[in-house]
Parts: sequence; C-alpha cells; structure tokens
Amino acid sequence: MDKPTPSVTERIDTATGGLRMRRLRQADWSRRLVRETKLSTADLIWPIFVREGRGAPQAVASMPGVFRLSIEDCVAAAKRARDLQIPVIALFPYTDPSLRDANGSEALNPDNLVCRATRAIKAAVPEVGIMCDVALDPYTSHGHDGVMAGDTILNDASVEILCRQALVQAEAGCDVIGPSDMMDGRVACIRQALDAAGHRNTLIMAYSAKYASAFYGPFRDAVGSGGMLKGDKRTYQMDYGNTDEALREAAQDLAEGADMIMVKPGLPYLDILSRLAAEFGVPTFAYQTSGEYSMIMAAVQNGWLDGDKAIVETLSAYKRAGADGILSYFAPTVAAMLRG
Ligand SMILES: NCC(=O)CCC(=O)O
Ligand SMILES: [Mg+2]
Repeated sequence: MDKPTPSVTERIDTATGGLRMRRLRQADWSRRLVRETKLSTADLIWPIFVREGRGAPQAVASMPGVFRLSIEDCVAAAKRARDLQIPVIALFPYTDPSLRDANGSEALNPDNLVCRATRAIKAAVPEVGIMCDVALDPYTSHGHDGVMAGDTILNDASVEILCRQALVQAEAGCDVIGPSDMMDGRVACIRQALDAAGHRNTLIMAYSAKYASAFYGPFRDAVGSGGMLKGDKRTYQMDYGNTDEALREAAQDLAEGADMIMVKPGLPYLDILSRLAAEFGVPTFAYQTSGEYSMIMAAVQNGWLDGDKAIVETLSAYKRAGADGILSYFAPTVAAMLRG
C-alpha cells in the first residue's frame, strides 16, 4: 500500500522542526519584545547651519526643511535640542564670500561666526554638547579643506592651520572637535595642541572614513562652498572602491588619540560602518549626509515615500550596522517622533 502523501503542514513541520519564525512577528507586543536594535534620542547629533545677521531663517533650496539660522535662532534650536534630549548639536557656518581667502584665515578668527554661536549657545544652554568641524572648506576661496600650492592640497601646512582652528573653537567652548579634513596626522597634532593649551577634556570625533562622495552636494550649497570648489577632493577623501583602507584610517586615528570615529556618507557605506564597529569596538558614528537627506525629502515631497517611516527605518539601519549614533538633519523630527 502507498503511504498517504503528507499534508503541507506535516511537510513544513518536518522541514522546520516545528520552528515557525512568524510566531515572534504576530503582534506589536511580540515584535517590540524581541527587537534587536532600538533607535533612541540619545543616538542623535543634529547638524545646524549658522548665518550672520539677525532676521528670519533662510531656506536651503536643495535641502527642503533645512534653514540657515541666525545666532539667536541657533540658541533657540539648542534649547529645542535640550528639550528633546538630543545630546549634541554640530555647527556649520555659512561664510560670507567676502571673508573667504586662499588660506581660510577666517577659520582662525576667535570672533568668527561659529565661535560667536558657540559662546552664545554655551552661555544659554550649557547642557547641550557642541561639536564643531575642523576643516577649511567653509572659509577658503577655492572650497578645499586645506591650503594649496598650485593644484596640490598641502598636508602638513594645512594641519598646522587646522590645529589653530581647533584651538580657537575649543577656546570658544566647543566640546567635540570633528576633524573632517582627511589630512594625514591631523588627529595627533590637534590632540597635542589641545592638551598643551589645557583642553584635555575636549573630545575628538574623527571623520576617519570620509569618502569623496557625490552626496555632499546640498551641504556645499548650505555653507556656500558649492560654486567655489575648484576640482574635486579625491586626493584627500577616500576612494569609494575601498574598504580595507577605511580600517587603516580608523586604526590610525585611534592610535593618534581620537575618542570617537565616524563613517561618511552613511547609507551607501553601511558595510564600512559595520566593519569598523565590529573591528574596533569604540564609539562609532555615521553621518547621514545632506544628499541622503535630500533624496528622502524629494521622494516625500513627491508623495512617493512615507517620510516618517522612511526616516526611522533609515536611522535604524545605521544602528543595526553598528553605529553608536548618527549625525542627521532629521534629528529634531525623529526626536519628536520618538517622544510620541
Ligand atoms: N564636514 C561636514 C560635511 O561635509 C557634511 C556633508 C553633508 O551633510 O553632505
Ligand atoms: Mg586619516
């Protein structure tokens, strides 16, 4: 006699040993119970664009919903960050073209826009951490992160200036220095300069794996360096074909004294983030760049994506890949959402 054919249920039970993966997904409570990665407000760093003068926020055309703020409005934004419990804001200046020169001299002015904004925020909202970029691109007439001789970006001469820029910012009250310039040896030199001046508690978050990327376009509009940039940044920012090099960059920054490392851009580089987080086990951050922000916003404005869902899913992906935190222009939106 032929055996009766097993039912589908019997065949599935035999194949799976009775393990039904969908059991854990059956309800909101069970999904929440077993979720491995949780996004929290404490994971967020909010980048803010500062502009000179008083007056209303200026829209950044290529970043819908993002504005350049007066110092007064930056203080208000910092209060909003405090109320939402966002731990850190990162300040980026829009520098008037008349203040730009080949050496980025305005970066060293203790009364430049970023320093004045830092002092004003520290005085009004001391409980929010302030991060400032170290790089010359907001200040140079050629839009590069360092100084040049002909077409060459000079490494060591740039590092000397970057150390002074870091000091000027630390003296204004900046808590976290973010070298984003990708010059060799800058973390060591900045650490030494800070320590020698008594700023032993000033943190360094190194842009360790910063790739030469098309995703920075809208940011360059926001800080006014888009039209200025001569050539590209491929002689100092990383080649997007490389992974092992990112590990070497991060290892070097950590050996030089970086407290935290960063991968930038974020979403197209989750593999890099994942490897760095697994390899070093140090606080590791991702920068959700302006290009990533604007792609989502463009789709939302066209009605092609559900914004809230896409934003939380994207930020959760950074966490899943191993990020301890994310710099995101969505930070206040997400913090408000997480609060419910
Ligand atoms: N150093 C900071 C950046 O270059 C930000 C780039 C972006 O948001 O596209
Ligand atoms: Mg490096």
